[in-house]
Amino acid sequence: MSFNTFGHMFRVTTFGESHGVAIGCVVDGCPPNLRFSIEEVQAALDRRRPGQSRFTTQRREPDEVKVLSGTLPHPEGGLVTTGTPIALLIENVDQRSKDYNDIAGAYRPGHADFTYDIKYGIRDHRGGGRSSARETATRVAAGAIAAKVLPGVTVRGAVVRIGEIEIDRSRWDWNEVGNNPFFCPDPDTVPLWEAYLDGIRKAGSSVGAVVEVVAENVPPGLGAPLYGKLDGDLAAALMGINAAKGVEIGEGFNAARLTGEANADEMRLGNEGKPQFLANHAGGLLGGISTGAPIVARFALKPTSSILTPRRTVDRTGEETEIFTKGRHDPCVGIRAVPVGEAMVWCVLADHLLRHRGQVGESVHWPFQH
Ligand SMILES: C=C(O[C@@H]1CC(C(=O)O)=C[C@@H](OP(=O)(O)O)[C@H]1O)C(=O)O
Repeated sequence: MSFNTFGHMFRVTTFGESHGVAIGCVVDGCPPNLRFSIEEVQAALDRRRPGQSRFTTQRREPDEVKVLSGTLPHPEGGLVTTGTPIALLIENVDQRSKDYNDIAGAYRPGHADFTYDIKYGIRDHRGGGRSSARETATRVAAGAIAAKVLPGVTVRGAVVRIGEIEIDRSRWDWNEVGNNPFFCPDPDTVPLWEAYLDGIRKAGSSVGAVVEVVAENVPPGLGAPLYGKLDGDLAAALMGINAAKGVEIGEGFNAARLTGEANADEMRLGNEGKPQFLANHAGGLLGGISTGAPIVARFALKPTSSILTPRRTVDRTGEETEIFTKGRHDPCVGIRAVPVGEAMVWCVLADHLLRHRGQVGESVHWPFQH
């Protein structure tokens, strides 16, 4: 059995394998009368698309999206949602499955090959099947629709670490993120990553990364404690991205090193008489509920497990052997995970906004009324 749907009110079901005919998703529960354009969905997909620099896979996929259902043409242009399931389809056009013939019967160390085999007794070895990063394109398409549920909200991501090299946060500039092939917010780190990743790439190796996603202008009050906490759902969504191995919110694991004083986000009354936080160690979430401060989430991605260096492994017949992977692989799959992380955050926020609307009475109960 497998599970391919996430969300409660805003639900996304994805399908497809890296080397199958197509990948896609069905977005169900999207409210009616939201306007969007195919170009907007395509623009989101284009940020994740493979083959755009020497630092990502050289597989050539146009990732051209088709909207099959759930919309009507809007009289003033673009599309409008009808409240019925929105099916989005992306064809696979550049599969090279023979690259995987040699590893069909053995397990890439660090890859899901082994667990898919022990769970299902059968696996699509071509490009990793459904455990491939290719599946993440469908999430990006869904995220572009989810964004329409949240007007006024901004969700932006950046790579903050590649392997041993971390950015200098004092130089963080969101405008730089689109100016380099790494989604890097620190211009001075770009040449360091270039040289570092060229070395990794030429060695046929790979390296991990950390991606940070920041959501601003998120309405306070989203999240459904105790088992529908917003941070819990964000963590599950980000951890559900193929290759993700860790998630943290706000200070995250660093909170364990702080004192209560250092971690306290002190409060004052803001301009409109509403409470305002003087810091954001909490990453915009307290008790699993959004505070209105920016939501800050980070997730770590492992190094791509398909590498050219031979590794010791076992095969399906129970023999010990060695394995290396041909094919066109990302030296750092974390780079293209930025739009994917953003999309997952959009989907979770859309889901929680719709869930919050189910609450009777005032949507937020401000403690102070001036
Ligand atoms: C095609 C994409 O990424 C792929 C992710 C991937 C993997 O094993 O994760 C392996 C490579 O593909 P192939 O199976 O053809 O060797 C990447 O190109 C994509 O993200 O669109």
